[in-house]
Amino acid sequence: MCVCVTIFSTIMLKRKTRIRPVDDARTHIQSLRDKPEFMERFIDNNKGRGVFATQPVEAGAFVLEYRGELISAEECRARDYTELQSTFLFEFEWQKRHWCIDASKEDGTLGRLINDNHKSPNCTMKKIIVNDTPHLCLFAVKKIEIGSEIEYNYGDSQWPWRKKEPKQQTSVIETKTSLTDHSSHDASNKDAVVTQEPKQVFTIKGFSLVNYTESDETDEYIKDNPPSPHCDVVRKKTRNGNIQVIGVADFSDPLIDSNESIVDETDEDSSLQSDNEVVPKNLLMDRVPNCSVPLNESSDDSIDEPSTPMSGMASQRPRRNCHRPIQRSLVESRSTGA
Ligand SMILES: C[S@@+](CC[C@H](N)C(=O)[O-])C[C@H]1O[C@@H](n2cnc3c(N)ncnc32)[C@H](O)[C@@H]1O
Repeated sequence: MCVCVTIFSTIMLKRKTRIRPVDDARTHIQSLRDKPEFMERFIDNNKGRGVFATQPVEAGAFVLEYRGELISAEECRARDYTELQSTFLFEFEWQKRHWCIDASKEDGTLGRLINDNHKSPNCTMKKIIVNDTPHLCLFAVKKIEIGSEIEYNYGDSQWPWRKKEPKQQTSVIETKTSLTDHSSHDASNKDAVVTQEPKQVFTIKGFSLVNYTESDETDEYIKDNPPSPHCDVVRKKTRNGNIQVIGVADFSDPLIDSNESIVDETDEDSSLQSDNEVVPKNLLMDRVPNCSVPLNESSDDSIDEPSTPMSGMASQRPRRNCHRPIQRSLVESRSTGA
C-alpha cells in the first residue's frame, strides 16, 4: 500500500513538474538561448554542418527555435541574397500574410543549421506566438537518442541532395561553387567543377500550418498522427467534435482522410497558442511568389488562419521561395527545359 502511494506520488509529482513543450519553447524564445542539450557538428563537405543531440530528447519536446530576423515576404524578395544565404530563409504564413525568418546571418544559433530529412525526420516545425510575434520552433516527433542528428522535412520540393543521379549531384556542387559566403561546408574540391549552368537559388518555405495544441505533446498523437509536412491542409477536430479544415490540401496525404487529428484547443495563454505549425521548407528556384502584402495590419491572433497557397509569380531574380505547387512547376519546367 505504502509503495503504491509512493509510486503514485512520484508519478504525480513528475507530471506536475514536467514543463510543457510550448512553455519550454516560450522560455527559450524569450531568453534568446538555445537549449544546451544540442550541439553543432561538421558532417561532411556535402551536407555541411548539422545539429546533434547530446542528451536524449522525449517525443513531443521542444527542441530549438529557428532564429533569425522576422521580415515580410516582400522585404525578403527585395533583399539581395547569395545562393547560400537564400537557403536560410524560411517563409511562412501568419495572420493571412506571408513572412520570412531571415536566418542568413551566421549568428551562432543552432536552429538554422538543422538539415533536411524527408523520409524519417525526428522533428517538425511549428509556429509559436510570443508577444504578438511569430516564432518558428522545432519539436521532436519521436524520441531522439544521444548522438542523433536533429532533422526535419524541408518539404516536398525536389531538393538537389535528394536526387540520386550523379548529374543532379553535380548540380549541387555547381551551385555552391558560385557562392561567396564562407560556410564550413563550402568544399574546396568543388572549385574544380566547371559549369555553364545558371545560378540556382534554394529557399526554405513552410506553408503547412497546424495549430500548436496540447495534443501535440502526447506520445499518442505523435505515434498515431505524425505531423505531415507534405500536407497543406490539416483537419482539426474541435472540442465539440466538429472538424475544422485548415489550409490547402495535398490530397495524397493520408492525414486528410483520417478521422483523427489535432484537437483545436484554445490555451489560457493566447499569446502562445494562436499558432500554426509550420512545416516544410521548399526549394525555390529563380523566382518568388507574389507575397506583396501589407504588414502593418496586424490583427488578433485568434483569427489567424492557416496558409493558403500563394498565387502569382514574382521577381525573376533569384531568391528563395516557398509555395509548393509553384516550386514544383518551376522544377518541372526547369528539368524539361521549358
Ligand atoms: C539551412 S542550411 C542547413 C545548415 C547547413 N548544413 C550548413 O552547414 O550551413 C541548408 C543547407 O544544408 C544542406 N543540407 C540540408 N539538408 C541536407 C541533406 N539532407 N543532405 C545534404 N545537404 C543538406 C544544403 O546545402 C542546404 O542548402
